[in-house]
Amino acid sequence: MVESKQPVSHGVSVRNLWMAYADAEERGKTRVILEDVSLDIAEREFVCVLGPSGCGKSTLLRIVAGLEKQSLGTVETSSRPSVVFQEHGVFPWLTAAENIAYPLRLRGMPKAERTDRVNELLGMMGLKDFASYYPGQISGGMRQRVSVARALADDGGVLLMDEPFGALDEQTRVSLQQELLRIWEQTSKAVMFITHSVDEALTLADRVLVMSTRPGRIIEEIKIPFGRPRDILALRRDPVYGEITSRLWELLGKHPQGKSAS
Ligand SMILES: Nc1ncnc2c1ncn2[C@@H]1O[C@H](COP(=O)(O)OP(=O)(O)OP(=O)(O)O)[C@@H](O)[C@H]1O
Repeated sequence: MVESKQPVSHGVSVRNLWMAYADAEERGKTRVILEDVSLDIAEREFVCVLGPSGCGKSTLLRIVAGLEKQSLGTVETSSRPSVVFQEHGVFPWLTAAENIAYPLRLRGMPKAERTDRVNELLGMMGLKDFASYYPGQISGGMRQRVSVARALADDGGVLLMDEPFGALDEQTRVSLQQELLRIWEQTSKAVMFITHSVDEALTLADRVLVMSTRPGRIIEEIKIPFGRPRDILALRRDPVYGEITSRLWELLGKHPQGKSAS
């Protein structure tokens, strides 16, 4: 085993990462989930990891987050990453404002400063009127807003997101993507965003890393040439958008066992 967490001056650096689990069907055997994965994410860079279901995207994210230990390889991050999951990412016993304040309290930020920062984030995420609501009293889209706001409140330079908008309806998803980009553009965070949606990857990313089915490997890296801020409608009319979409589908199509990307 190689030591997992070491600081890099910025962003994320993964080198020759392998992950194997004990095989549930054959005792004594292991199953390789991630095979020799290497990637870098620079400060201010937004990288989407795109791949079919079960290819190991979440496993990769959990390892980078320090929530799981890899079998082999190294992971370095410039700071302790903040993580947004698809669901269950907020504390149900805390209000929206208290959830967002949580990382600030952990950091020991004084109360007055904390209140200002929380109010600012509530405003940015359109949650001002819901500050004192508990997660059970607000919609799924609003809960994800709280989860994203909490991750953004964390001052660290690395943000990891595991299909954070996957469970939302299309309209809410598109609006949260736009809000995330707007806020992220004002920070210098390195973002690793897991998705199985081609459109989502093209809307958000500076670079897309495409993974194969199990064992998950990075089979292609595609730079997304669109500037920022991005206008979703203009983007979809751009012939280059169509070309990259076809290329990504082609890559995903080589792996028919995966669930279809959208
Ligand atoms: N703790 C574990 N023990 C054994 N196998 C595991 C464990 N965690 C994940 N796996 C297996 O690793 C593989 C990859 O799972 P993972 O959740 O990383 O895929 P994914 O690409 O994120 O899938 P999805 O897009 O469906 O969320 C799956 O076959 C899963 O069953």
